[in-house]
Amino acid sequence: MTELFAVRMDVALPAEMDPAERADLLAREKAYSQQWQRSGHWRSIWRCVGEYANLSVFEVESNAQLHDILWGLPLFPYMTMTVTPLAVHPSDIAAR
Ligand SMILES: O=C(O)C[C@H]1C=CC(=O)O1
Repeated sequence: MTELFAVRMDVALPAEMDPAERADLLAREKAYSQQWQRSGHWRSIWRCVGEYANLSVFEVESNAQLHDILWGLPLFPYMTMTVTPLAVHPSDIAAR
């Protein structure tokens, strides 16, 4: 049994961050995110237009697994997260 969550991640990197450190951080973030996307647990990621933020959907075994995935993000110290548990909508024609 798995559960779905929508997670909005707002990123705020310090303006004074060293460019090389920033590039390394973003490269590690991308690799980590893509690893979880390949696993099937990070089902989708969308850029929020005009914002340094994304809206992602996760399919996980437990709250604890989602917490561990989010906590492990290299950008975690620079992000504010909003987590919304999802349930099947009664009007969804593709209800799973
Ligand atoms: O750019 C972002 O939205 C932040 C972050 C989340 C995953 C990733 O690859 O980058």
